[in-house]
Amino acid sequence: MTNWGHYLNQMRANAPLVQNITNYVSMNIMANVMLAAGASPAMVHAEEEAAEFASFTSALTINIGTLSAPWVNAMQMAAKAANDAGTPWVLDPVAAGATAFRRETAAKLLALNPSIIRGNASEIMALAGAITKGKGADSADSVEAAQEGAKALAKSIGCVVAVTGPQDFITDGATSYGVTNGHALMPLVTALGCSLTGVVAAFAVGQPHLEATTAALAYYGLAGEVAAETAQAPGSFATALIDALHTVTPDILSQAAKVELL
Ligand SMILES: Nc1ncnc2c1ncn2[C@@H]1O[C@H](COP(=O)(O)OP(=O)(O)O)[C@@H](O)[C@H]1O
Ligand SMILES: Cc1ncsc1CCOP(=O)(O)O
Ligand SMILES: [Mg+2]
Repeated sequence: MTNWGHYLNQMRANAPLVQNITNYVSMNIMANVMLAAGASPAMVHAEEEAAEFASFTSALTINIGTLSAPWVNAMQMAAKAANDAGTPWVLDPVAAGATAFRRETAAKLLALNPSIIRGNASEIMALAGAITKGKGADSADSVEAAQEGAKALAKSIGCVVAVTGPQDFITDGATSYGVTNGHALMPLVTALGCSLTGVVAAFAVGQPHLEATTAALAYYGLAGEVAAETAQAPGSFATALIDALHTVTPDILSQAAKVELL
């Protein structure tokens, strides 16, 4: 049995600095989620400094949720700097299939070899070449429908792909895991997917990316389950989730992770 709590323990021991080029909607909750988990987030997106920061951060996330041309430039420069430094970077392809601008930007970022891609089913299907617009930032497709595309995408880029939803699917194209931790209130709070992407990046520092991503998703879903014990509606659930991310221990994660090797 895999000791999934080990990856939470490692992340907290490192408390890694993670640079996030992320959308305006997510900035505050993502930073709070990452601090509660045990990482050190910094939202740094300006063209003038994004690449410089990426040269010394421990991990980088790039999220296309609220795009504009200068941001796309900063994203590409930061991804290149992370690659030059051997630093893992995680792509969050928010609404990747929705518009030509998003499809073109996603293609530019895929060409820069993300270490990990974390998105909902419609987003991963769009990156894999399917014609799906999703429903804005939300998914219009099932996780099952995205699995073959996720595997093909992981193989073609040489990265780990995580598809999230009612159950999660994580693959490097050869080995795949399923995670069933989670709660139905999670998609009712905005930017919880974006925030998860930051947690994935923090877990990936110095760890094998497939297992670290799987552990991060189990941890996050488990925190959702714990939060739902005290909060039954979206507003209080957001607060309870941040609390649960702080209180879940590596031992609790090892005991309660619902992970299956597929
Ligand atoms: N219906 C659901 N039941 C349980 N967990 C869910 C559900 N929908 C999403 N999640 C969880 O919410 C988190 C964010 O995933 P998701 O909603 O797919 O991302 P996004 O916000 O980017 O679309 C993940 O941990 C996922 O497992
Ligand atoms: C609603 C919205 N619109 C543009 S970005 C964004 C946040 C999306 O966050 P998430 O994908 O985590 O739900
Ligand atoms: Mg999202």
